Amino acid sequence: MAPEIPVDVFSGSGKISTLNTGYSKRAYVTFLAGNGDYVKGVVGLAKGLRKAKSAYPLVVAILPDVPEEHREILRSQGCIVQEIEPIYPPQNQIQFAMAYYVINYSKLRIWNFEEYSKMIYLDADIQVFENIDNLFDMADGYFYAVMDCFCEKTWSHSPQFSIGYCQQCPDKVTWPAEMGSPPPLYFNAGMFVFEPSRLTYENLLETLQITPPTPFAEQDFLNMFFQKVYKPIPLAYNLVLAMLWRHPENVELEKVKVVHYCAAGSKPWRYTGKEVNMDREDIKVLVEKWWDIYNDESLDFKAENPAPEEETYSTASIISTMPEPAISYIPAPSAA
Ligand SMILES: O=c1ccn([C@@H]2O[C@H](COP(=O)(O)OP(=O)(O)O)[C@@H](O)[C@H]2O)c(=O)[nH]1
Ligand SMILES: OC[C@H]1O[C@H](O[C@@H]2[C@@H](O)[C@H](O)[C@@H](O)[C@H](O)[C@@H]2O)[C@H](O)[C@@H](O)[C@H]1O
Ligand SMILES: [Mn+2]
Repeated sequence: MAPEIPVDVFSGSGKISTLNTGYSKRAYVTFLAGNGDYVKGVVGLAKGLRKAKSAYPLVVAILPDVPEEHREILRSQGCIVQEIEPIYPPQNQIQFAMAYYVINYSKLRIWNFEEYSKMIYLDADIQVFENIDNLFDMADGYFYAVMDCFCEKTWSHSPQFSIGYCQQCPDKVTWPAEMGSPPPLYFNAGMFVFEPSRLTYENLLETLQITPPTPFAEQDFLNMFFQKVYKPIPLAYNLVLAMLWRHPENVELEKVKVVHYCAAGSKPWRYTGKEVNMDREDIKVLVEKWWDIYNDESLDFKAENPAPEEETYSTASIISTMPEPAISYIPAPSAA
């Protein structure tokens, strides 16, 4: 009796598709807005994840203003391009730490990517130099991210900055009792592990509409929203570059897996070395490491390498090469 081959394992491409093991779907996700050069950041990230042999795809949540040419570049690098609608904060007079932060509220759309059970969000100015797939296995029900630093000028609006307090060194300047309790642990929103959920998504959007915007825009908002379920993860998973000169005692550069090029002047694709701290040797090395990946053509996406002839299956061909069975091959009746 000829071996019955469940015909449904053959995908349209004629290849045997990976059996859906039924594990819940996971993916990395980043955010892209505008027609500028952040698309280079996304290409670099896609290639970095490939080099780190990540088992999961990269979804790119794009605003409608991302041009078709950029969308094509991302698809050609194996990204899953998903257009989202912008989200704006309620009417406000706030002075965002950076004027363009207003577009970052649109990141909140990723909670609506319900086809995924767990995702890791990464800014486009982040590079993954070592595999971090293990983060997907952390317990559900929490929001995981790396603690931020309050020492850069971008924080000059904050009480922390005014008294020289930073959660990275809470004993250096203790929080004065007259200012109430110290601020809760605060994460950098350039990288986080989260679970998409319609309920959370709707809750986020409803809450946003009644929350006065603040200088760090969606980062502040996410810190407020997930305060009770936030769990800090090691700095190795999101090195905010300012840590190198603000808290070098907290950084073990050789253990860093993920680098976040968020310091002023550190975006690799715009790097000139002229801004403050940008002439540091460690910054130059990290920018060069980003370019090594970006320029490495061996890391470009290739549609599944065609298997050698004998391994390329199609329903018709496999039957034609099978020895004449004692009885004729009758495909199993469809279960449908
Ligand atoms: O013109 C822009 C500005 C920002 N971003 C996206 O928004 C994220 C947050 O902005 P940015 O990383 O510049 O903020 P930072 O981490 O430097 O404060 C970026 O990483 C991109 O994913 C974008 O796509 N286009
Ligand atoms: O929209 C607000 C942004 O706020 C954060 O960036 C800041 C923050 O990390 C500060 O602490 C640093 O001082 C600063 O350099 C850096 O740009 C996130 O990285 C980014 O994804 C986004 O949420
Ligand atoms: Mn960033």
